[in-house]
Amino acid sequence: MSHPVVLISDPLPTRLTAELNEDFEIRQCTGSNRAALLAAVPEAEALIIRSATRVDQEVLDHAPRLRIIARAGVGLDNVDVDAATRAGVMVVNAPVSNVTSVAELTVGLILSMFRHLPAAHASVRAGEWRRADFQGSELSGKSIGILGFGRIGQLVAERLAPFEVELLTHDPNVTAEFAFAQGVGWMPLDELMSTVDVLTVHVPRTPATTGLIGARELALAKPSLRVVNTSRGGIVDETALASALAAERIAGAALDVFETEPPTHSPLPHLDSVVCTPHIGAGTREAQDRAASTVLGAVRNAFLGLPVGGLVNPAATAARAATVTVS
Ligand SMILES: NC(=O)C1=CN([C@@H]2O[C@H](COP(=O)(O)OP(=O)(O)OC[C@H]3O[C@@H](n4cnc5c(N)ncnc54)[C@H](O)[C@@H]3O)[C@@H](O)[C@H]2O)C=CC1
Ligand SMILES: O=C(O)CCC(=O)C(=O)O
Repeated sequence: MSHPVVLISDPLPTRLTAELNEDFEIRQCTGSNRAALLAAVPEAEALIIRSATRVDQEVLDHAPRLRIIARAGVGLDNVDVDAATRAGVMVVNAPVSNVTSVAELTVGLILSMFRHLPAAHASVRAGEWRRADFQGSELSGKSIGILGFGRIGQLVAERLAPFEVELLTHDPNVTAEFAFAQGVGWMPLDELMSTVDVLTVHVPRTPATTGLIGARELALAKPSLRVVNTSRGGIVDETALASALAAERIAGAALDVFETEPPTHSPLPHLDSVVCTPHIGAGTREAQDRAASTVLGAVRNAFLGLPVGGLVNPAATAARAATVTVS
């Protein structure tokens, strides 16, 4: 009897995916290569992705056998969940798998900006010893604004608290009382923008959050503002950010994510006041192992008819998933 085909379209630890070999036929493709994805997906009954694979109506139209899309990570902005639900395809993610890693990277990026670590490192490597050129600022005493007080935003707050900073947040779905209980003040967005020295962004990318930080919001900022984005490109408008930085209307930015990845045509990586990383927020062994284990478990359970963890569209299950089994 043939095994269900599981298509893996982004890198996952092979020592973990191998655990499915007995009951499933594992196939790989490169999800960022659209033609390769569309060629491989028709036979797939499960599709495991990370952020580089876009799953939209076209992919679903090519995937008549598909029963589950498993996102080995948090963000679902690359999956058309409504279209999947209409097609009866379950969507799962791994919502806690990498949040610690992202929070740790965020703290690292903030310190990197305040102490010019990438430039100082490059300078020593180049044989220089320019101590006076790398005078930085202390984080102690600064105001930190956390845009989005969900899992990652709260972990960032916990990790920054020992630096003796003032912690503030804006999140329409969080009450001032909830934030206050964690030592964090709540403010409307405009007030936050005009108050903080660091704005760190931790919201999902949706139509409502795309361009949330644009020219108008940046115009409210103090000259000391440094913007950190480890959530998704496009939430901070890149054109507005580049123009505020180039005009020295704000002090700096640290970016793990970009509107287009890689950011080949963006001016931002070339500005001295910008620190960049290539979307590595979840790039730790621990986070990758957790994400893979979570979604592989979900795929196995889906085919065994067991409860599926991380399910984001329960309405899909009635249509197809209940009918499938592994041998
Ligand atoms: N750089 C990387 O490798 C990674 C990036 N991420 C990104 O981080 C994002 C956040 O992750 P989590 O904290 O786990 O999500 P979460 O769902 O726990 O928290 C998101 C928070 O944003 C808030 N929010 C929504 N709209 C808002 C608005 N207009 N203004 C202010 N707050 C708003 C929500 O109320 C929620 O509290 C993910 O959606 C993903 O895009 C996640 C993991 C890895
Ligand atoms: O999945 C990835 O490749 C990066 C992680 C991420 O951005 C997420 O989990 O939202």
